[in-house]
Amino acid sequence: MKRTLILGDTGLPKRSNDLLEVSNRIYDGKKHESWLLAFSPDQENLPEGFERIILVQDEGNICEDARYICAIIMDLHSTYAFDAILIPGTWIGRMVAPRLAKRLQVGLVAEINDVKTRDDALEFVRTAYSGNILSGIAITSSPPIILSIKPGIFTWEQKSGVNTIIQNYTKKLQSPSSLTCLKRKQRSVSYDIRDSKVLVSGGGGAKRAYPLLETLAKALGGEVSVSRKLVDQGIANRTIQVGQSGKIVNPRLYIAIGIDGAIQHVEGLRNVETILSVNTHSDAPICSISDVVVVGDAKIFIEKLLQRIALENEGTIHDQYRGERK
Ligand SMILES: Cc1cc2nc3c(=O)[nH]c(=O)nc-3n(C[C@H](O)[C@H](O)[C@H](O)COP(=O)(O)OP(=O)(O)OC[C@H]3O[C@@H](n4cnc5c(N)ncnc54)[C@H](O)[C@@H]3O)c2cc1C
Repeated sequence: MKRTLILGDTGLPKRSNDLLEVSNRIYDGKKHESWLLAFSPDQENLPEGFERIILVQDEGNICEDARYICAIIMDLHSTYAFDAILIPGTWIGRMVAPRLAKRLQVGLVAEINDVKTRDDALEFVRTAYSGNILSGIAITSSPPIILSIKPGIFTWEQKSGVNTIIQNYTKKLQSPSSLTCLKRKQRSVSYDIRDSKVLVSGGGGAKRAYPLLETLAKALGGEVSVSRKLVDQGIANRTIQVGQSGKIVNPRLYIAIGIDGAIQHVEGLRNVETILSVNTHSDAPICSISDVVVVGDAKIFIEKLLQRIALENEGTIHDQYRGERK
């Protein structure tokens, strides 16, 4: 039986099972097992759908040490010989995947966003040349297949219950890392935009209005995200950047304020139900993919909308979007 190991998403553990969809596509209906390597002492909130979860007690921030994670995966692989190892394309995953491929002397297909079958061979699709083309890559090396997967692309839909075996990983490996964690700093952004149902997103044209984005997001029951422009200018934190080098998001409502709509930004929008864009230029690329376009100034738009929300019966506007996804 084919066996896949999936490295858990430490930032958003409940999204770890999205990678089950990749495993299902690789084995295309053939019988296989998917195992999860999770760094969490919280047994109550473990993701579903895995045949086995290997639980590592995260003492001393192991889940943020790529070398340690690699050493654990290598150890598990020497016992269980996985056919595929799937790594989420998070900041830590991006450090783990190439290290692992090097140690196992196999190829790595990084940041895939699709799995296809062509002439009976598997093909992994990823973007190239700053998102301008899609390239299909076939793996010819012997197993395991190692892939890192762009977060937010695949969604797993539970079909039938799976009985999960929980196994504690108790081995104390000698630390392969020369790094020591001296102090842990609290993240300045407490939410993950991949989980947001309403995003108020600011770009280069919303610089002047940036402080108002949060007020609007709160009024609509959502969170703030940004384009890379505001991150590069040091105005916003990289953790809330949408796009190719940021995060892929799938809110029900995405309000793009002063965002031009470069391909690298739009690549971060998946399954968004409604896009509303506000731009001084009606020919900005974002307008052509928007459901509603407001031509005008970012700050004036936000101020007027906030006034309108204040006048509306509380909740009328955002209840429409806050409900659970269908
Ligand atoms: C390898 C690579 C990876 C990248 N990854 C990302 C990524 O992950 N995410 C990302 O966002 N970008 C990414 N970029 C950058 C991307 O190419 C664009 O440069 C960036 O998205 C532009 O941001 P912007 O649209 O906010 O700003 P701008 O290009 O400056 O556009 C500003 C927009 O606001 C409008 N505007 C101006 N003034 C106002 C106003 N007062 N009111 C309303 N509208 C106004 C303008 O008409 C314009 O449409 C990447 C680039 C490369 C090369």
